[in-house]
Amino acid sequence: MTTAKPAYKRILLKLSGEALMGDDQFGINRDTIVRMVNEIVEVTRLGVEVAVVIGGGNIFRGVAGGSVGMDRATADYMGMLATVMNSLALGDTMNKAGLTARVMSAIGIEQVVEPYVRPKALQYLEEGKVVIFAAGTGNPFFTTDTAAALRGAEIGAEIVLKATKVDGVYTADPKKDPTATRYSTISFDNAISQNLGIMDATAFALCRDQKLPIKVFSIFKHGALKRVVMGEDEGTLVFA
Ligand SMILES: Nc1ncnc2c1ncn2[C@@H]1O[C@H](COP(=O)(O)OP(=O)(O)OP(=O)(O)O)[C@@H](O)[C@H]1O
Ligand SMILES: O=c1ccn([C@@H]2O[C@H](COP(=O)(O)O)[C@@H](O)[C@H]2O)c(=O)[nH]1
Repeated sequence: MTTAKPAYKRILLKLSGEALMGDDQFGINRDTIVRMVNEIVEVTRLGVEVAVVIGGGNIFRGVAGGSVGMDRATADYMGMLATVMNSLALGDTMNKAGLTARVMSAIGIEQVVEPYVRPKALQYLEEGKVVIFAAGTGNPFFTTDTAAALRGAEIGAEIVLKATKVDGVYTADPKKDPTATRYSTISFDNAISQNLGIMDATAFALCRDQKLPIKVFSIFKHGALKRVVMGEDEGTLVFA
């Protein structure tokens, strides 16, 4: 009897911050974060090395601050701090679920989390620890999708998995256009030229240049992460 093997040895998982709210209006819903972590536990049991970037949309986005008159860079630093909070909550939930998580921050806040040091992150992954990259890229005017692309390339991940609120990339935002249809695959060039809002163009361009594929799938669909990791048909593949 042959046992199916995972399609990837090392993945960069981008978790939606906004999805963390669950049915709440704001913040971190306990049942939701536990559910997300349980899905991650399943793929670590397959021997897959997992690095995570989590967004901050459940707490704060720089564009929101900017739109009400705040200095945009200051608002973006607040957004980055929001991702640190989500990362701490995620790490804590992972540790309670039996994983060993390490949170590394792109901005210096050593009393709270250790700084991002690439060789250290690689060492943790090789040791089977889950590494959570907090504070995005450490720079304003970027997003955590771009941080996922950047860290994914740096750690030699074979794929970036964007676990989000929709089940793939559509011809238009499916939350606004009910006639939108889902792609099973799409090239980076097409995604960029059609200005598809599922991810920002910087993240797409970085992954395209590094030949790092992206899989977009629903974080709300039970077992979807494992199916993606096993190479099964799920979500949308964005390829170079
Ligand atoms: N062409 C498209 N296909 C699919 N979704 C799209 C498209 N255009 C826009 N979207 C929207 O993009 C959203 C996902 O991206 P977004 O960056 O807002 O969320 P996230 O990454 O899940 O959250 P966070 O930034 O908090 O981590 C979807 O919920 C969907 O409504
Ligand atoms: O590299 C980065 C990453 C993020 N930010 C700010 O944080 C928020 C939250 O991230 P999302 O990707 O939107 O979930 C984002 O809106 C930015 O304000 C950043 O400045 N740099």
